[in-house]
Amino acid sequence: MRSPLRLGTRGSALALAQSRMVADSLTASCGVPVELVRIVTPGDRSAAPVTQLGVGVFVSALRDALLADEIDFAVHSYKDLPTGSHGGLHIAAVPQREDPRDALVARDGKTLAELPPGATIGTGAVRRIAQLHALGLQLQVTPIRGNVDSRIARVLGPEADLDAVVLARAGVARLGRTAEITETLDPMLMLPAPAQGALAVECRSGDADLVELLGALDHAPSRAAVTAERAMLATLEAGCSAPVAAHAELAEGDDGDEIYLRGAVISPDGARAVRLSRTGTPADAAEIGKALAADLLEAGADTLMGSTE
Ligand SMILES: NCc1[nH]cc(CCC(=O)O)c1CC(=O)O
Repeated sequence: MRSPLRLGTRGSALALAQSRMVADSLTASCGVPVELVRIVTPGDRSAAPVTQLGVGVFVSALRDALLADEIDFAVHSYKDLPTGSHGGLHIAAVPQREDPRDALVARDGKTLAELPPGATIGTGAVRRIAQLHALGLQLQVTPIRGNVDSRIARVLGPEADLDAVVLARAGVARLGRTAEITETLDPMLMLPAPAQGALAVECRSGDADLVELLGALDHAPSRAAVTAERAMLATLEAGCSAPVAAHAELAEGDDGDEIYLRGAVISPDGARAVRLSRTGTPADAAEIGKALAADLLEAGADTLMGSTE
């Protein structure tokens, strides 16, 4: 039996929960012992807003540790990964995805429709802010940041200062707090971020034994869905900087599995949006994503950035 595999993880409650889940399923399926190695990232040390630190701050410290052979593998929230591939590293598994939808945590058990005009609603992502504005509910949308627990505390904690927050259902679920969700938002109202709810299990591409071992955790339908959503995002990034949302569903068709990909680009003020969809086979997931991005650009997605009030 090989010595314990070193799984690098951030110290946040969500990162630890995700890393432990993957470690446990690896031990259960392959009998391999795994030890968690805590990696402190510049993002954890800094008080600056994530937007000022740039994309992927939480990811790069883990990747540096992988390339320096300080750890053997890492578990990322897939939606936090930059779209470009990373030299020397390989995503060996996409485990079965959690519910990708966004969730509302509101005071007094309220749903979105039950919040009164003027109610304060907090969320971090420009994608969610834009879609909340697009609903025209006359809510006061407040940008917030921080980890999942501190965002829920803004509504339910002793010093609560907001009526509601919107966050990824998957993060709340992994922290065992689904009971506090007052509504899971329909993707027709709030289309999720590409790859939301999915994990990426990453190791060095040269570590062939480990690539194979970790491959046991891969869930093909989840990988296909994420591949379609991320291909759409990657293609759009070249042509458009407005908020992007995507959601792929797999269904059994007459001729085998079918993928149904929905995509949206929304102006930051929510005043304008382009929403389109495409279908195809899971084997063509990347092509479906690229084609949908081209459709969205064709329909004017690249012009949506300028329309703030
Ligand atoms: N941006 C932070 C982040 N990265 C992954 C998740 C949740 C878990 C997931 O989407 O897999 C969250 C929190 C949130 O968006 O509410």
